[in-house]
Amino acid sequence: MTEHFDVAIIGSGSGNSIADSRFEDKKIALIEENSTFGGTCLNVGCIPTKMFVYAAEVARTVRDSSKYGVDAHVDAVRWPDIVDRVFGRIDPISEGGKRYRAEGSPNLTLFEGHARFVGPRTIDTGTGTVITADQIVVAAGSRPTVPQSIADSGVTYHTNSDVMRLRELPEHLVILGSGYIAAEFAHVFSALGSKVSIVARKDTLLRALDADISKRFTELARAKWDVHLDSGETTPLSEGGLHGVQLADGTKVLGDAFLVAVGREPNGDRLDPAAAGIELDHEGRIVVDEFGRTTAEGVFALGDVSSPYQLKHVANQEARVVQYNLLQDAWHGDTSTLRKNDHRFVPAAVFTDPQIAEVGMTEEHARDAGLDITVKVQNYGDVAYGWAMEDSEGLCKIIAEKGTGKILGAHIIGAQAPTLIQPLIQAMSFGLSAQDMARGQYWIHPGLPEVVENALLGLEL
Ligand SMILES: Cc1cc2nc3c(=O)[nH]c(=O)nc-3n(C[C@H](O)[C@H](O)[C@H](O)COP(=O)(O)OP(=O)(O)OC[C@H]3O[C@@H](n4cnc5c(N)ncnc54)[C@H](O)[C@@H]3O)c2cc1C
Repeated sequence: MTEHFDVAIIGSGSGNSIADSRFEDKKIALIEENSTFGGTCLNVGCIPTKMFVYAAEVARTVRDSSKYGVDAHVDAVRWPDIVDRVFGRIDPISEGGKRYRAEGSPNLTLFEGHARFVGPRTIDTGTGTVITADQIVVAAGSRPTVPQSIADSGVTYHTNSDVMRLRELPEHLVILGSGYIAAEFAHVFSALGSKVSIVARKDTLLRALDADISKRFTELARAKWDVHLDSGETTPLSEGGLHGVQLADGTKVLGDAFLVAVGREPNGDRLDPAAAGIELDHEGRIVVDEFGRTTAEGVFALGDVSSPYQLKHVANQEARVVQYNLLQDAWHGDTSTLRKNDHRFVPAAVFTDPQIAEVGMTEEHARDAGLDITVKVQNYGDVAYGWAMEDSEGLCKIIAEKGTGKILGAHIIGAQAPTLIQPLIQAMSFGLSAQDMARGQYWIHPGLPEVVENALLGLEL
């Protein structure tokens, strides 16, 4: 059977937000292959992880309380109750979203199958129906990378897709990987009571971040977790009911649970994109222009399937751009009527311990770009609220252009980092200089944002 639509959307994550009231007069197809509706962020990504992180923060705060003269004790961690709290909130949202799309959206048909292109603007929905559409949005996201050696090994492993649904808290979790997903799960499981081992191929964790931040984080991680850096080639291993890896030097790192968190790869390759003339780049991402258009006329892409950022706030912003452009004459009209993606100041946060946030250039990137820069590192421990918190770990690093005071990058590790960075994102987005930002407004005293104020004031412009 073949059916024609005005717009077809592949993926119910960020793609699901596109068909709003502006599309009521359009005939829409939404194709989702996963029985769980709503995509990565809602079901196995940002939202559940942060709900676990919050529980972990509570446990950690209680454990740390004696340094403030308060003796408290974590009596028990009821892991099954934590899991139930998280998914008791999330699963109904996912199910409700699916019900709304299946039954409550008269102009939308939900196809529950695996989509793949079989020709220009033609999709086999995997449900027995082939559809054609005037315009198509590919919002098919990404999946956890699992090295073939692990997939083929027979070793029991988890990814972010299932580790949050374990029925019991592992005694010892081995994590392969050193990016933000590894760092967040290390914090969650460790604070809730598991022993955590991390196996990292390189000499620092969170290597993509500014060197001062990744170095500080690696030092702190080594003090509380069993961290194996420079692992060399690892071999998956199961022994005595335990799972993990053997390092190049022969060391066995095994636990009762093994999490693979070595990255995520875009799902474009699973869509037969060539059949529709959609190009992928050398890393497997769908190639898009600034308007979100792919190389195939009528086909847009957004989010993890095309974006190197792999962040939900980027996918959301790109979805808004594509949503707008779908309603213009995006393929033959004047492109000045179209909206563009703006990736100039994309922030990122890692909800580990301590929290981390960044926006803009690292110091290394700024120097490599030949910019004349000034850098200030301000410790939390040197502002009043940092004293209140007994904080000897946190720091805020700001990189600005000498002379103009243009803020080029900001990097924070410490409590509330994702909140503290927000005014810096604003300043950079709206072109405020370091001087304007520091002295053009009040800073509440003695709030933690004084760490940002002092970093700005400390820049030698
Ligand atoms: C553990 C974890 C924590 C994260 N934390 C954060 C965070 O704190 N902040 C942040 O900004 N980002 C975070 N992210 C990243 C964020 O989840 C993603 O960037 C975001 O969900 C991408 O949205 P998307 O719409 O591109 O893809 P998705 O939400 O993945 O949606 C894609 C959908 O397409 C479906 N699909 C794929 N292929 C097909 C096909 N062929 N046919 C039919 N359906 C298909 C998939 O089943 C999926 O439902 C996290 C990710 C993970 C894994």
